[in-house]
Amino acid sequence: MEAFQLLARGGVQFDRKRFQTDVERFNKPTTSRTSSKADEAIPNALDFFKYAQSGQAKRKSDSLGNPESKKRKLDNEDGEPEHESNEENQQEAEESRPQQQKHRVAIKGKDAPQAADTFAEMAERFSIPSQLLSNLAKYDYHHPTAIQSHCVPILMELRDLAAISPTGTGKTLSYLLPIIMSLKKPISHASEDDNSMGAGARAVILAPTKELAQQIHNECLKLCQGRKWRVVLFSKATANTLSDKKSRDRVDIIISTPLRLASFVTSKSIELDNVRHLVLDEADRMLDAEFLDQVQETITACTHPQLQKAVFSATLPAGAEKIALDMMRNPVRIVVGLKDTPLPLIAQSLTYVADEPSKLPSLLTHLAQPYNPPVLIFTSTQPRASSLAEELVLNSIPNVDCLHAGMTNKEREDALRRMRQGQSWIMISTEVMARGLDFKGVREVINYDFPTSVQSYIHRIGRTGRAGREGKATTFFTNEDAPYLKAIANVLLQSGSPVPEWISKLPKPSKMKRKQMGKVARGDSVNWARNVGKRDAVKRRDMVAGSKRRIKKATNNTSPEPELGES
Ligand SMILES: Nc1ncnc2c1ncn2[C@@H]1O[C@H](COP(=O)(O)OP(=O)(O)OP(=O)(O)O)[C@@H](O)[C@H]1O
Repeated sequence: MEAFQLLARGGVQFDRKRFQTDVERFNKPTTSRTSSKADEAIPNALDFFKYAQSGQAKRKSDSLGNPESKKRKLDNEDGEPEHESNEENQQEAEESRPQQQKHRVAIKGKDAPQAADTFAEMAERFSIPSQLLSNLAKYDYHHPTAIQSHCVPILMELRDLAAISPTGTGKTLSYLLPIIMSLKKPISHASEDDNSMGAGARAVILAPTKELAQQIHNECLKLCQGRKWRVVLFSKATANTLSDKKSRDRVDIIISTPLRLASFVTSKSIELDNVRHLVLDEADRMLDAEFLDQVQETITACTHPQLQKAVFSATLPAGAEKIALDMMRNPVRIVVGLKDTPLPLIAQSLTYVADEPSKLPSLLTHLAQPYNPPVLIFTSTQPRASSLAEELVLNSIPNVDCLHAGMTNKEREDALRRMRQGQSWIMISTEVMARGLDFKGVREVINYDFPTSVQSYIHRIGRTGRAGREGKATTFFTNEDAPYLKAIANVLLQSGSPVPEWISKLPKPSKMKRKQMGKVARGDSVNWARNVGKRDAVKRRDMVAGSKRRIKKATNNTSPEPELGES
């Protein structure tokens, strides 16, 4: 908008003819310094929220006129406000940093360090080694994403951190970069008289699945190229090497699942007293009942006085956030975008499929339409994933693959490799693939079985729409899933995807009810025709057994009584 139009809005009148030269000077495009800087700072590919295009989220804008989008604030998952609290918004407004406004960032915490808009600014403020800068450029990381702009300075100033940012927005680099920068150089480069590095790993990163740990390891190796960093992915294979204390002392960074590392800690096969940076990726998962004990064991073993703790996730329910913040010192909490909200880049929809038997035909009809591979399909259990893969193959769907925790390591690795190489068009999986895995090309996610929680939904659909790309997410729901529909519908509304009016009018499920979400009993086989056959066989077997029992009983009853007086 031209400058004089803006001033005129405020009631100022100009004689344009008389001040012609001034009008020209003000309307020169170069006069708008902030906007040109903003455009420079968010390249299109990284403008995940599409602020550069419209000043607000692309799909979000569609829903703003929708009264439901206002109402949803009340209908949230954990009884928490779905938008950031007023207090936080206040802080957002008060701090009024251009970077924050651009990306809708809410920061809590005393004296939070200023964001750095570019890698060059980070290099200037925190001296990024030139090798690391060239590795960033080599892998096409030219501009930091919003979460990176904020987290790198916070972590570089050695503050504890809880960071929440939507799936696919670059959280991995947000902690890897400052870890490598803070460690300065590999321990192998330390001179004999330099004791400042201590002995043993100086950074530990925990992730919930082997696949995610492996992916973080690969990402870390990319950044470490050209220097002799020793980054260890904890596995059975590395256990042998690490049994030697001398080898353990030469490790810089450890990446592991909680169970693997905790078992080493318990058996005293590793010391973590030199760890200065501890990161929990997918923090809400790491702090849930399944992993909490192992994570706490690891934290207890990290006894270095300057230990920095950071947690990252796309979702952090109130309970998990409290556990995380309670174990930190003077932390900063940062939320990019809206909490527990997927990116507007993902076009989400809900598809009614009546009942279990109708699901498979509905999926086959869906896949009979042109689709963009690869498509990721989620089922609730391992047997259902295998069964669905089998059914799709029998129905001549090409390049179907399957990945779940019941497969061997080798089978899981092969399935991932095929997916990364583009050989799999349809990948069927369980929750094991829902978190963190980065396949840039996934165009569509289908929730064949309804997700077990809002968090599970957000992470599952977050496998598409990554790194600024658009994606599509379809969720099947049956009559049995209907009571839980409202919670997911709220997520759609929040991120600007359309929801049929009747769904948005559904009552909010109770807390008890929400806990049962996705726990609908489903058979191991997705093909009900086969189930029917199986049920008939079981019925026949029971009938035969019953009739044999009756005959035996009757025979016993009719067996001749000993004649009186015979004995
Ligand atoms: N600064 C950047 N420039 C370009 N691409 C980037 C940048 N940072 C990260 N990416 C790319 O974005 C993708 C998503 O990154 P990443 O896996 O770290 O996301 P995430 O936020 O951790 O997602 P999730 O919540 O699903 O774990 C990756 O392919 C990564 O290479």
